[in-house]
Amino acid sequence: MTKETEKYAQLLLDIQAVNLRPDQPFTWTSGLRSPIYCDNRLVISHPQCREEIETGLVNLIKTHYPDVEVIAGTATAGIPHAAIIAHLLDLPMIYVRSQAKGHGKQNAIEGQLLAGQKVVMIEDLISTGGSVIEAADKVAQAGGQVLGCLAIFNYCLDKSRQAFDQAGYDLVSLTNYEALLQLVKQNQIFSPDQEKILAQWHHDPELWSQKY
Ligand SMILES: O=P(O)(O)OC[C@H]1O[C@H](OP(=O)(O)OP(=O)(O)O)[C@H](O)[C@@H]1O
Ligand SMILES: O=C(O)c1cc(=O)[nH]c(=O)[nH]1
Repeated sequence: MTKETEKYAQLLLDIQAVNLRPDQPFTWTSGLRSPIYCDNRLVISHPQCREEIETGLVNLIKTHYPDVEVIAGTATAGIPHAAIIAHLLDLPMIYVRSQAKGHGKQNAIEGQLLAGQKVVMIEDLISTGGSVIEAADKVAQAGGQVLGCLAIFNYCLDKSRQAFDQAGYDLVSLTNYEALLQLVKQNQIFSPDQEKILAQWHHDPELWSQKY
């Protein structure tokens, strides 16, 4: 855990984005069942937290992807962050739908993407990585050059590591599960039993999921 990852994990705790419900697990978009759910959609409702997060994301882009030409939001939760970042960097923005529209222009990508443009994907959170990888694939198929993916929070599951390795996309995040867990322990936010459940879950989320 670094000072930076700790700072952003604390911000998510401060706005109560982190929910723990071991007795009534959450169902994730991947279908996995989980005792934890981090609702980063709340960030947009808290101006001070929002400003710190968007500034952090902009700084990561300047460090890791200085050549970026287009900021791409992943629908839906990545879109507001992509919009703010694109505005702060004075860059074009696009967003990628999880499914192409069934009417109108039937677009999967909204906004203008020119062939060869260098794109950074913005996602609010990485669980399995499936959503942002699928969106990045759509951008690549449309002729964009994906420099990498940027997220606020990453659970750092083996499954997502393997998925990013296989897809060949770079991934950078502001904060992650390790930093969050460290703060939770330090501040005794959850009970020892709850911490144990989290440890079991993170060790093998698929096995944990099958049991519930
Ligand atoms: O890494 P993954 O396994 O793909 O999971 C993470 C994705 O799940 C959530 O989106 P959700 O599907 O709930 O839709 P939303 O963005 O429209 O809220 C989240 O915002 C990420 O996009
Ligand atoms: O995988 C998901 O669907 C997911 C997990 C999580 O913690 N937060 C979220 O918004 N989505």
